[in-house]
Amino acid sequence: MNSVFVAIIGTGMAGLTAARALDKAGIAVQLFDKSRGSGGRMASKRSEIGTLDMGTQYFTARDRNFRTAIREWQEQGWVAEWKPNLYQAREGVLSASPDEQERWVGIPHTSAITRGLLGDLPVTFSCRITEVFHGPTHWTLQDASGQGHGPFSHVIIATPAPQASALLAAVPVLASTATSATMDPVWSVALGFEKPLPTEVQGCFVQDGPLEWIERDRGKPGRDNRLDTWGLQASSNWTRKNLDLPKEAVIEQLYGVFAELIGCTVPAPAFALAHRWLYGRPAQPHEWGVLGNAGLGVYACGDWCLSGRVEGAWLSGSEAARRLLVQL
Ligand SMILES: Cc1cc2nc3c(=O)[nH]c(=O)nc-3n(C[C@H](O)[C@H](O)[C@H](O)COP(=O)(O)OP(=O)(O)OC[C@H]3O[C@@H](n4cnc5c(N)ncnc54)[C@H](O)[C@@H]3O)c2cc1C
Ligand SMILES: NC(=O)c1ccc[n+]([C@@H]2O[C@H](COP(=O)([O-])OP(=O)(O)OC[C@H]3O[C@@H](n4cnc5c(N)ncnc54)[C@H](O)[C@@H]3O)[C@@H](O)[C@H]2O)c1
Repeated sequence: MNSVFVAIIGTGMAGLTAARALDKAGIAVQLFDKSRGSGGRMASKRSEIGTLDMGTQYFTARDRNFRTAIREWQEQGWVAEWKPNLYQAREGVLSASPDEQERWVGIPHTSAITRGLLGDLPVTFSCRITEVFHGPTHWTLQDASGQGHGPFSHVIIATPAPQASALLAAVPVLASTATSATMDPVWSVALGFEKPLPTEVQGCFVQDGPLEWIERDRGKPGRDNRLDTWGLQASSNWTRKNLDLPKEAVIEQLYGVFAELIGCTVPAPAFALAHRWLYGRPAQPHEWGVLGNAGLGVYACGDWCLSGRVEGAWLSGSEAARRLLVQL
């Protein structure tokens, strides 16, 4: 097989960024994702009160090229700047904490960005890849139902590190590096209130305790404000200790912490939802950029190769595509 045909496993920010860059260079790609839709940790969840962002809620940009990409997304109408009234909470004390940091959100939801990036690229959803084989001349993938996919000249694995290490079995050195990148779980809760809570807080960094970040959907550009919806993210420590708690108990406990912290009367929520991210964030940042074996034509990318943020995923996916293209 001489033609270039690249399999990309994962349609989060890293996989989609690699796919877009290769497609732009005229390379044929085929994306796969185990989920029913694209976005990974940037996917938004449909609910009875509308679409909710249970993963990424905003992101920042420090890299020059990433900032250029964001300007393009802004022109496409996928993102807008978010300027929240920021607070912080330390030892239970809430205080205003304004800053000059530029922060971006997807409009009307985070998933607008990854849906926009996916566009009409070829993708197979609900397809969990379980094995990645290298034959004498090409790569073949196998999914959980036993079906084969291929042949492909190259493979880009753009999944969280624990899933990548299993798929990198054909390249043990890369697999063992991916295994060393542990990822922390995160419980995420959405609460919807009939009446707006009497507070100016729109975002709050919590320095200690079970919660880490609190934010209000109201005030974000392009949001549906039927209910006053809040997003709560638990710390990794609290999540690890409460990993198998039933969702109702997670909601009850985090609602209690939120009500105590937010500094106003908080009625019972009209709506509540909890989501557990098993691979929420890398336990620590790395400077790998991408893992790869150019001779074999296999690369692994994702936020865990860099900063553990949307920007890190974008940079890692871009680097995977760049490394692949220079080898052709
Ligand atoms: C609760 C939460 C809040 C966050 N908040 C922020 C924030 O405020 N700002 C910020 O910058 N970042 C934030 N992040 C981090 C950010 O979401 C990630 O850094 C980024 O989305 C990672 O993108 P990725 O492409 O590397 O991985 P992912 O988004 O995880 O994409 C991987 C994809 O691979 C698919 N996949 C996995 N295994 C397989 C398989 N075997 N076969 C097929 N498909 C597979 C998955 O379904 C998924 O779609 C947050 C994350 C969480 C969980
Ligand atoms: N829950 C998850 O799974 C997950 C995963 C990745 C990133 N994140 C979060 O996403 C956010 C993105 O990070 P970033 O570097 O792009 O954004 P950022 O610059 O807004 O925040 C980075 C960190 O700096 C501190 N900080 C920033 N502004 C502050 C202020 N005004 N007052 C007090 N503290 C402030 C906070 O501790 C914050 O976590 C962070 O909050 C990070 O914790 C969450």
